[in-house]
Amino acid sequence: MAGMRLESAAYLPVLQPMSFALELGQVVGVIGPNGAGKSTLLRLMAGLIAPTSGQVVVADMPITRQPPRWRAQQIAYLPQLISDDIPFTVREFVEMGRYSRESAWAQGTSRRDAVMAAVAQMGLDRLLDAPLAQISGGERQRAGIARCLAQASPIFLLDEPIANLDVFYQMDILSRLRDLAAAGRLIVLAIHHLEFAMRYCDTCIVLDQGAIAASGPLDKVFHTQLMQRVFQIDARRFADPFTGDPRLSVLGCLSTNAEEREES
Ligand SMILES: Nc1ncnc2c1ncn2[C@@H]1O[C@H](COP(=O)(O)OP(=O)(O)OP(=O)(O)O)[C@@H](O)[C@H]1O
Repeated sequence: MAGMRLESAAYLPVLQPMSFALELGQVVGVIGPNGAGKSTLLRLMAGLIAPTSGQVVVADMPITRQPPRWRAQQIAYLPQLISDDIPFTVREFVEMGRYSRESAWAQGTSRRDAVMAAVAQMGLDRLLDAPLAQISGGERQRAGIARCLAQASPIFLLDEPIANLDVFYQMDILSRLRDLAAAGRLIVLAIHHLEFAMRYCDTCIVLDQGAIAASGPLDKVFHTQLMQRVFQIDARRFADPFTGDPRLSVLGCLSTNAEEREES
């Protein structure tokens, strides 16, 4: 299987037609201001919404014509928010990731092993039998990532996977996602943290008002003019004094207030 491609795929009026191909074995960041269309793009790529024109192709198949089970075998999707009124424990929720691979009633060791490994990687062992309603927002988010890990699909589409996490888990999870990419998976994540996007992604897609403003390697994306135009921030790249790696310093906002930013 050779990753995923969009062929003039649009979801009007939110997303303009866009085409790109993403190979397995990389971490791709989707960045852009609030309302730019990041979540909509991920939902389109996951086959949760159908394009109004064009198509999303995985393994040479247009995904909206495939059954949900096939899509789940190809793609693990993490939504932006996991509701706190889902009446399941962490274990039951993570087990759902296995349903595309085995019957919901199967009780084999492969399911138990996959669930336990995923839960351990997310540091949730002690919360295994806790109801999702009684754990914190960050713990629930880690449970959602554990479910994706248990699902073991070659493509992960993650909508702001680090949004509610403390800095340890932000870096821990981004490192694990890098390891998954190194092992041959395609990881696509929406992310607001530009510094971490630059640090952990191989390439980025920059969305602005439902269209791709830039995409490709990090030096093509994280440059001062694009940051000004898309985010209305004054951002400069610099070499980390400790490691020498490229970093981003956000010096300030260009718009004096949010209303001005909305109008521009
Ligand atoms: N179901 C929908 N119908 C119509 N418009 C929608 C729908 N869902 C989202 N939108 C609009 O589409 C635009 C993009 O929304 P989306 O949630 O994809 O943005 P985003 O980049 O993920 O934003 P954020 O960073 O705030 O999460 C927004 O203007 C939003 O109001």
